[in-house]
Order: sequence, then C-alpha cells, then structure tokens
Amino acid sequence: MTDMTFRTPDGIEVPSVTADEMREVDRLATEEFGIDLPQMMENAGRNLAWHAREMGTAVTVVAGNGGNGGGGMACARHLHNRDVPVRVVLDRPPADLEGAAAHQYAILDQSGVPVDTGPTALGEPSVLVDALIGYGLTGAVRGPAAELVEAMNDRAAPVLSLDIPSGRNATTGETPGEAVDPARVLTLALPKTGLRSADCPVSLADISLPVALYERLGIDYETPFKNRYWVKINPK
Ligand SMILES: NC(=O)C1=CN([C@@H]2O[C@H](COP(=O)(O)OP(=O)(O)OC[C@H]3O[C@@H](n4cnc5c(N)ncnc54)[C@H](O)[C@@H]3O)[C@@H](O)[C@H]2O)[C@H](O)CC1
Ligand SMILES: [K+]
Repeated sequence: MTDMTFRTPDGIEVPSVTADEMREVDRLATEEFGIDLPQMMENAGRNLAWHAREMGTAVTVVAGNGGNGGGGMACARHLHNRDVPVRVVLDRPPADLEGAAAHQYAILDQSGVPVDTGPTALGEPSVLVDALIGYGLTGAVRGPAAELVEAMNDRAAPVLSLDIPSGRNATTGETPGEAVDPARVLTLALPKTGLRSADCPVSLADISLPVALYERLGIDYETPFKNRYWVKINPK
C-alpha cells in the first residue's frame, strides 16, 4: 500500500486525508468541539495572508462561494488591515454569495476592500491568491469559475492556492477539467491525499484543531506546529 503520509523538515509525520475524511474532521470540529467555521476560517485567512505577503506586494484574491472563498476573503481583510494593496474577484455578483462567503464579503464591503466579478477585474497583481474552489470541487470546473481559472493561469504573477489548486480533486489529485497551476499551496489542518502529486511547494496551516479531535477520529497525529502556525511539508 502507498504510504500516504507527509513529513515536515524536522521529521514529524503528518497523515493525509481524503475530502470525505476532511469533511468529517470539519463536522466534528463544529458539532462536537464547538469550534465554528468562522474561527477556522480566521486562522486560514491569517496564515494565507502571511504567505501572500511573502510572495508579493500587491494581491488579487480570487474567491468562490464556499469555505475556500470565505478563507480567501478573510485573507484579503488581513492584507487590507496591513495596508497591502488588495482586491477581490468573485465568480458571481456579491448578492449571490451565501453562508460564510457572504459573511466575509459583508465585512470587506464595510472595510472598503474593492470587490469585483469576472476575469477582467484581476488587475496587475504581483501575486494571485486562488481561493475559488477547495475540497468541494465536483467534476470539471464550469462557467464563470472556469474563466477565472484560465485567467489566473494566463497571468505572469505567481499563484498561491488555498487548500488545493482549484480544479484539482482533493482526494485523487486528478484534474477533470482545467485547474489552477500554483507556485505554492497552503493546505489546512491536514494535507489532502490529492496533494501528493503536487509539483510545487506545499505548506500546512494550523487552523486551531485540538489533538483530541484527531484522536477521536482514530487519526495518528502529533502536532507539527510546535512554535509556529504553519510548516512546510513533503510527501514521505
Ligand atoms: N478544516 C478545514 O479544512 C476547513 C476548510 N475550510 C475551507 O473550506 C473548503 C471547503 O468548503 P466547501 O464550502 O465545502 O467547498 P469549496 O469552497 O471547496 O467549494 C464550493 C464552491 O465551489 C463551487 N464549485 C464546486 N465544483 C465546481 C465546479 N466543477 N465548477 C464550478 N464551481 C464549482 C461551488 O458551487 C461552491 O461555490 C476547504 O477546501 C477549505 O478551503 C474552511 O474555511 C475552514 C475549515
Ligand atoms: K483553491
């Protein structure tokens, strides 16, 4: 059987999970541990903003309508709060956003962060954050999201993907249609099995999930975070 673990530079082994297993981690976090989605998303957004700042000085965040997009918009808020030029491009009009994505958008709207829709709004950033689709991908990327994937790949700016490159299946690593080709991936909590075939650096971000949560799921876990909030990982 293929070894599905990743390893940090100092040798800590981190198991990878499928999209379904990660959904179960999320469910346990919210329903049994009381860690709600905005709490996890805040940690995701802050870690993502740190990476975006390291990769460039002017940022365009491309965000979708799910948890991935919500994390991207939280990242945009952290950048804006640090005077980093940042804009957000959505795959739909803001009025059509739902749930956590709508919540994050409303804060950006109050804060004066520019938010537009469609590929012509990407501008000329020095880094692109890909927060369009995460482990919620179903089939090939369609419609306006597909145009945004194509537009991101056409730019010279390096792309930082949140969780999994948009268009890539988080479990299998397959790309049923077009997919973002990132310079770096920041994945959340546990690496996704589909990242084993990634051909760019992958980092893992802490979103504050307790060790007891992994224990309850029977996942063999030692925190890789120790004195940091994110860590580089490689397939073992
Ligand atoms: N513990 C964690 O890891 C956390 C992860 N978070 C992030 O949330 C996403 C998963 O969120 P979910 O809402 O389930 O789905 P996505 O955001 O990945 O995608 C939904 C979004 O994408 C659209 N879509 C799906 N397939 C297609 C397609 N083929 N073509 C076009 N559009 C598509 C769909 O319509 C929705 O709009 C996870 O990856 C993390 O990034 C949480 O933020 C924190 C906890
Ligand atoms: K993504």
